[in-house]
Order: sequence, then C-alpha cells, then structure tokens
Amino acid sequence: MLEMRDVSFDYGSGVPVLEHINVQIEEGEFIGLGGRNGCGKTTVTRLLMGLEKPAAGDIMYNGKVINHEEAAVRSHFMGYVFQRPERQMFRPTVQAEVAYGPQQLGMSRADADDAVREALESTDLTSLADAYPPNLNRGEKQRVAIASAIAMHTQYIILDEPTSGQDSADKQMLMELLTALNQKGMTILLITHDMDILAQYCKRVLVIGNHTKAFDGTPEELFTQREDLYGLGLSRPEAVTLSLAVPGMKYCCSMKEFTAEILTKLGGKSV
Ligand SMILES: Nc1ncnc2c1ncn2[C@@H]1O[C@H](COP(=O)(O)OP(=O)(O)OP(=O)(O)O)[C@@H](O)[C@H]1O
Repeated sequence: MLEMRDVSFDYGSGVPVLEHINVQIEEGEFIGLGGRNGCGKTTVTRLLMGLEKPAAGDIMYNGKVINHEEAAVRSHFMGYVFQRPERQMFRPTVQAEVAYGPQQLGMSRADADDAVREALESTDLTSLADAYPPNLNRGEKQRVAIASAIAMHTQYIILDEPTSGQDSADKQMLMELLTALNQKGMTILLITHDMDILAQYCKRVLVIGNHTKAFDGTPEELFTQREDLYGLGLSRPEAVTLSLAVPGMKYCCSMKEFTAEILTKLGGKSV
C-alpha cells in the first residue's frame, strides 16, 4: 500500500500548495485524480514518486516511511508517465528504452529479454521496437513509458493527464490498455481533467481543493452527491446528467451505457 500521511508541501516560498493530505492507495485500485488547474495534482504525484519531498508528514510504502528514498529507488515499484513522455526517453530505440529499467534492476539477459518482449506485446509496440522514440507520436511515446514500467514489473503506474490533446480513438486505446493492466493487478493513478474518464474508467476518484483532499469516493458518489462540482473545477458528464434526468433510469457512466438503457426502455435497438 502507498500512503500519504498528513502531508504538507510548498515549493520553498512558504505559500502552501498542499496541506494535511491523507490518502491510502491499495494495490489493484484504479484512481482518477482531479481538481482545478493549479490545485496541486501533479505535486501530489511528484511527492509519491520522490521527485519532491514533503515539508511535513510522510510518504509510506507498505508501512515504511520512504520520504528520503530517491525517485530512482521508487521506480522499482512505481512507474511514471509524464505529461511530455519524450522527456523521460534517452535510448536510441524503443526496445533499448524499455530494456533500460530491467537492466538497472540487474535482471539476467534472458529475463530482461522476456520482460521487454512481454511489455512491447501488451502495449502493442512490437512493430515499433526499432523505432527512434522522439519520432513517435504522443500516444506511442506514452505507451513506451508504460511499457518501461511493465518491463520492470512495477506495482503502480502514475500518469499525468495522459489523454489531453488526444483524439477519441487514441484516448480509447490508452484507456483500454490501462483497464487491461488494472485487470491484471496493476494499480493505476491518473491525473485527468476529463470527466468522462473519471466516470467511465476510474473506480475511485480523489479531488484536490483548497490545498487538501476535497473528495475521496466513487465516481457515482462524486457526480450524484456533490453539489460543489463546479467549485472543485469539475463538471457532471453528459451521460450522468441524462441518466439522472430520465425517471427510473439507473446511473449511467458513459453514453454507450445510457444509449443501451434508453433503447431497452423504448423497445428500440442499436443500429
Ligand atoms: N517548480 C515549481 N515552483 C514553484 N511553484 C510551482 C512549481 N510547480 C508547480 N508550482 C505551483 O504549485 C501549484 C500546484 O501546481 P501543480 O502543477 O501541482 O498543479 P496541477 O493541479 O497539476 O495543475 P494543472 O491542472 O494545471 O496541471 C501551482 O500554483 C503551481 O503554479
């Protein structure tokens, strides 16, 4: 389990960015982290990764305080996909990039080769194994970063706004990949401003507001019970709004689900 225990943080100016954050992340969760621009979402993930150190409080991993454990050490159990993934790539080919982590872990050549092959297969990158990472598009670069984490067999993967600026096909492909990884047991924490992603894919949502945790619960609780969604920099997804507006209809987390429900009610069928 990964935990932030009463964590506060500022960037050195004394102006608090985060105050008294308490969060527990269990293995196997799929968590969306939301909140308005500049509320501190990236800072939360940088603290978890070890790229920043708390001003007060503790970051804990399986009950042990890891405040002073460097990011390189934490990368053994936690992968990170930056907003601009090219900033984390330094090798001449995709295969060499993905192989770097297993080599650093000291895996045998055969184990490292197996880990890289499996990681490239599960991220659909096998055909790009010899490509030069800077030449890839953003979605492909993100998959290289994800493959690097998979090859290291990390338990956690943290992604910073992975779908921003992507078309809907790329977005769906990435979210289906993350869902498949989560089903295999990987813990996912992703920052997003996309309400449809929070509703459709995340099992739990954390929201930062007023420098601290303002919400922690299921997407359904967030979108049906919180009256201050706009104050938190969020909005209700259309599918949720529509399903709440139709008397007797169950909560729908996506337009696909809403369409199926309404067709069932009306006795129609999809075309
Ligand atoms: N390196 C830095 N030095 C000083 N202040 C910073 C630094 N990085 C971020 N901040 C400030 O800390 C606050 C939180 O920033 P952070 O990037 O964590 O927010 P965010 O919620 O991820 O924002 P966004 O949604 O726009 O990506 C902001 O006020 C930001 O300006």
